[in-house]
Amino acid sequence: SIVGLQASGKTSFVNVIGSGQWSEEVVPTVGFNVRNVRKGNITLKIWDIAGALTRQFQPIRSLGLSLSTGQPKFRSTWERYCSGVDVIIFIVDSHDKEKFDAARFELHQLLSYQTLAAVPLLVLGNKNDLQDHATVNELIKALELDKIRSRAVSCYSCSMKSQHNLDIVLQWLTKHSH
Ligand SMILES: Nc1nc2c(ncn2[C@@H]2O[C@H](COP(=O)(O)OP(=O)(O)OP(=O)(O)O)[C@@H](O)[C@H]2O)c(=O)[nH]1
Ligand SMILES: [Mg+2]
Repeated sequence: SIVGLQASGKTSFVNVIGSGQWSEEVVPTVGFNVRNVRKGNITLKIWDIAGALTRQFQPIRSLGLSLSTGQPKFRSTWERYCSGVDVIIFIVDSHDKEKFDAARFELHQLLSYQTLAAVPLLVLGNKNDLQDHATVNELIKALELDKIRSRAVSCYSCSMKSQHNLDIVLQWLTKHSH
């Protein structure tokens, strides 16, 4: 599952690794899209979630789920799309530093769900083709990635536009897929 704030580049990521298609004009995702991407002998089933869903909380009751799961009364939409996945990819626009606080809040909120305990996390600092983007070390600090325990965490700086580092991202995904 790929999550992250609006316009961080989630759909661009799926487009680029799926078909090598880079475009400046990507429509903001509504809800989510599922796409199967075949790479070598593995097929990645990717859930591309709308960043705009970040703050839409739905009462568990309205989802027809049990209230006795020990979950908070409200459950984030991201969490629903992340439970049961092999890996969570969190994409952040490394050029949009004003949104780092919001990104950190949403990330740690998501990781606090028991249902997602131990799911490996890949953080991508996207848009490194833009000047003054944050480095990996700056992202680790801004997103407090060093405070994350009990799960594999990796962070790469990349660009969907230039396709920089997408090879190591794919290697990471291949390694963590079942
Ligand atoms: N310069 C630059 N622009 C990028 C890059 N990746 C994505 N963009 C642009 O950022 C904008 C948002 O990209 P999307 O892929 O739609 O972002 P998203 O995270 O899917 O957004 P939502 O679906 O609204 O949550 C688009 O205009 C993209 O062209 C990148 O690596 N570099
Ligand atoms: Mg999108």
